[in-house]
Amino acid sequence: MNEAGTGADASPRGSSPKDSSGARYVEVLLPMPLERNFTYALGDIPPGTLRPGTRVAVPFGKSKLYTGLVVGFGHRAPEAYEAKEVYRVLDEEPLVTELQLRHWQWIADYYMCTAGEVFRTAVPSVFLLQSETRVMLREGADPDEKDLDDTEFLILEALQHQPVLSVGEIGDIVDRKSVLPILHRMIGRDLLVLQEKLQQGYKPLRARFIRLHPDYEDQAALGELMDSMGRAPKQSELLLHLFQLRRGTDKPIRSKVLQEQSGTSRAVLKALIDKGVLEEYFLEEDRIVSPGGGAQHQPPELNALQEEALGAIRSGFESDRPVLLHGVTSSGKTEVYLRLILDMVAAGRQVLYLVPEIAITEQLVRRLQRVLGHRVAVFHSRHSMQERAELWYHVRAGEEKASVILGARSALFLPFADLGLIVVDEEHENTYKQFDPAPRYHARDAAIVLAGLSGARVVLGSATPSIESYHNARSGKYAYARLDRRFGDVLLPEMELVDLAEQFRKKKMQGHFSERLREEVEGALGQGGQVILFQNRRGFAPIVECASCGHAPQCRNCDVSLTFHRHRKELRCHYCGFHRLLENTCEACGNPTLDTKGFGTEQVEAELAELFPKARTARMDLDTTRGKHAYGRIIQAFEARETDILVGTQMLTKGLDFRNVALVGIMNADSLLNFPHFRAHERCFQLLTQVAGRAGRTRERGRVLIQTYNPNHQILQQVASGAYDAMYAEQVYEREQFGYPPALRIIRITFRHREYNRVGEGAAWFARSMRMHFGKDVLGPEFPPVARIRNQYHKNILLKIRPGSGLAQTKNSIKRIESSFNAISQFRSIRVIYNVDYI
Ligand SMILES: Nc1ncnc2c1ncn2[C@@H]1O[C@H](COP(=O)(O)OP(=O)(O)OP(=O)(O)O)[C@@H](O)[C@H]1O
Ligand SMILES: [Zn+2]
Repeated sequence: MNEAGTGADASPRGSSPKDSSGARYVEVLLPMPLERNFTYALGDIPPGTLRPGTRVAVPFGKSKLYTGLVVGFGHRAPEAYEAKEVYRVLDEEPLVTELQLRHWQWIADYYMCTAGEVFRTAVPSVFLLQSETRVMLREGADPDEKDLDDTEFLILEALQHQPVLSVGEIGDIVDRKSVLPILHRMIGRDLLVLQEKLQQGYKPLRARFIRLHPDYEDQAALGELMDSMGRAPKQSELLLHLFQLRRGTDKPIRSKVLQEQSGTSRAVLKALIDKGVLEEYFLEEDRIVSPGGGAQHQPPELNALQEEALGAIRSGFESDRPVLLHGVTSSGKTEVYLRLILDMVAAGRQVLYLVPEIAITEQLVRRLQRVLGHRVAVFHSRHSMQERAELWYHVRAGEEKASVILGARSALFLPFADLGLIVVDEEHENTYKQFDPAPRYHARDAAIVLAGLSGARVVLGSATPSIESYHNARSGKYAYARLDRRFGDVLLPEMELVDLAEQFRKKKMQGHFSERLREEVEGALGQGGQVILFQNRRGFAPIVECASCGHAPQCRNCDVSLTFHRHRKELRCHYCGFHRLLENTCEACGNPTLDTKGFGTEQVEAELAELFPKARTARMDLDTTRGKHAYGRIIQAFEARETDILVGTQMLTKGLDFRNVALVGIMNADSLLNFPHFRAHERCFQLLTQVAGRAGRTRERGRVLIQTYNPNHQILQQVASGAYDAMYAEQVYEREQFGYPPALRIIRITFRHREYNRVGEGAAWFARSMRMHFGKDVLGPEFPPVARIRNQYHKNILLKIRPGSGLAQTKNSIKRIESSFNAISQFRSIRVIYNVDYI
C-alpha cells in the first residue's frame, strides 16, 4: 500500500474554477491521503453560501461521514462515479483561507504527498469531526435546558448514560444527516469535548502567588497597619520585602520567592494571610500574562552592533529577500527580533515567531510578554484542542491578542489574516523538519514560501547556521547580517579539549569524569557558579552485555540493544518503548555476569552524587520531561539557583538563557563525531557550540571542557576555536566531492514492510527502475543502521538531483515508477515513503 493512495488515476489538481456562481457541484478535499479531490452534488444548497475553504460534511466510503473542504466548483457531474450529495455546510465563513490552500498545495507538490495529508496536519482535529471521532461531555458543563433544542438535549442525555460516544454512534441515536454541524456547534458552546489521549503525567503547573489585600492598597490604611505591626517584627519584615519586590514591576509575586527573600517561615506568611493582610492565589505558570493588558516595558536600548545588524536586516527586507542573522551565542539576537516585531505590530500586521521546540520557550515567552504584553499568543501542541481552536479563530480574525504567534513548526498552518513577518529562530535545528507522518516538510523552507504568498518578511537566526542557509547567504539568495560579539562584550567561553585516552592511561579517571573536569566542577561550584553537563544519551547505559558469553539483550520489535535504566531497573527500547525488568542472570548462558557498556545521563547523575555529594543536581532529558510543565520546572529551578548542576541531552542546547553558568562540560564528544550521516560533522559543530554557548553569558567569561578520545579531530578543533567559516568551507567542499546538499538536492525513498525479503525485493526492483532514468544518481537500496523498528523492516534509496535537472519532472518520473510498482501484486503492501530534502 502506498502512502499516497493510488497514484495511477491521478487527475490534475487545483484546476477547477473558484467561482461558485451557478455551480451545481463542488470539489471537496478530504483529510486523507487521496490522490485527487472528490466531486459532490450541491442539491438544494445555494452555491453562494460556499467559498473555497468552507467546511462541508460529506459521505465517503460506506456510510461514513467526513469533514471536508470546498476547494472548487463545477457545473458537470463527474464521469467516473455518481456524485453523492453534500450533507451540510459547516461554516458561515471559510475556516481556511485561499492563501492557505495555495500554501498546502505547494507543500503537497514539493514534499511529494497529498493535499489531504497536509490538510490533516494543518487543521486542529477538533475542526475535523468524522464518524470515528469520539466525543464526551465537557467536565462541569451545566447547560440550561431552555437553551437546548431537542436534538442537543438528546445528545447530552445519551452522553450521560454512556460517557464516550463516537460521532457515528451519535448519528445513529439522532437524525444522522444533521449530526456533524450540531456537534461542531455544541463544541463551540463548550458543552462537548473530543476525547483526547491524556498527556502522560500531565498536571498543570500551579504556583502560589501572594498579594496585599486590596483594603491596604490605600496609603492611610497601610500606615495604620504598619504601626500596628510593632509587636510582630517578623511580619513587618516580610511586608517590607513584599513592597521591595513590588517596586518597579507589576509581575505577580510568588509566595516562595517572598519567603526566601525575607528569610521568614511559611508560618509568618500564614499569619498575615489569616489576618486578612495578604491574599494568596494560584496561577498556572504558562498562563501568566502581565496584568493590565498592553505593553508595559520599553525594550532595552540596542548596542551599536545590534543597531548595525538591525539596519542590515531592514535593508535586506528592502531587497525582498529572506535575511540570515548570524550572531554568536548570547549576542542579543532576540532583542533584534523584538525590534522587528514591534515595527510590524505597530504597522498592524501579524508576526509568526517559530522556535524548534515550544516546551522550552517559557523564558522566551516571558521576554516577549514583557514588551508586547497580551499581544503574544503561544501555539502549543500540548494545549487543549479547545484552546488551539480558539487561537485559530483569533488569528483568522486578526485580533490584537493574536498579533504575535509563538510556536513550533505547526504554527505555520494558522490562518493568518495579514502576516507581515516570520522569525525562524535557531534555524539550523533539525526539529524543523517533520519526519513522520507526511507531510515531511521543512518549516523553515515552507515558511519562506508562505512569506512569499503573504507578502511577509523572513528573518532566519542562528549562532551556527545550517550549511544550506549560509550557502544561500553567500550566493546572495538570502541577505545577511552578522553579530560577532556577545552582548556586553562578555568573551565567548574558553574551550579546552581533554584527552580521555591519556586520562585513562594516567589513571586519572573517576567514573566518566577526568581529573580536569572534576577540578573545574569543583572550582565553579566553589565560586557559586552553576554547571551544565552534556551527554547525548539518556538512560544509564546503552548496552548491557554478558561478560561470559557476550550476549546483549535486544528489543523484540526492533534491531537495537536495549538501554539500561537503573532507576526503574528496566531495559528499554528507545525506538518503540518496549521494556522489561533486568534479570540478575544472562538470559542466554545463565551466568550472573551482566555488565554495562557506554553511559547515559542517568549514570552521569549517579556519579555526580558520589563525586559531589553536596551539590544539588537535576537531569533534563526525555525521561524527566514528559509532563506538560516538566521542562519549565527544571529550567525555573536552575534559573532560581535551586540546582547547582544540570545534566542533560541535546535539549539543553536550544536557546536557553541562564545567567550564572560558569562551566559547561561535554562528557563525551565521540559519539557525535562517529555518527554515520553526511551531516554528522555539521551537527556536531552546532550542538557543541550551542551547549558551550550556555556558559558565561552575562558577567565573567565561562569555561567549556570537552572530553574526547579524538582531541585532534578537525571538527573539535573548529568548535574550540569558534571557527564557523572554516567548518563551513570544509563541509561544503566535502559535500561537493561526495554529492550532498547544498551542492545537490536529495530525496530519500523508504520502503517499509514486516517481511525482510519482501522489502529487499521491492526496494531492489524500484532502484533498478530508477537507475534506468537517473543512472548513477541513485544510491542503494540500503538498510539503515537500525533496519527493523516496531517489527517493520526499512530499506532506503537515495536519489541525488543535480542543479538544473528539473525537480518537478524528476518527481513525476518517480511517481510513474511507483504506479508500476503498485501494479505488481507482491509489492502492493509495501509502504513507500518520500522524504524530499532529507536531512
Ligand atoms: N540591548 C540589550 N540590552 C540589555 N540586555 C541585552 C541586550 N541585548 C541582549 N541582552 C541580554 O543579553 C543576553 C543574551 O541575549 P539573547 O538571549 O538575545 O542572545 P541570543 O543571541 O539570542 O543568544 P542564543 O543564540 O545563545 O540564544 C540576554 O540575557 C539578554 O537579555
Ligand atoms: Zn523496540
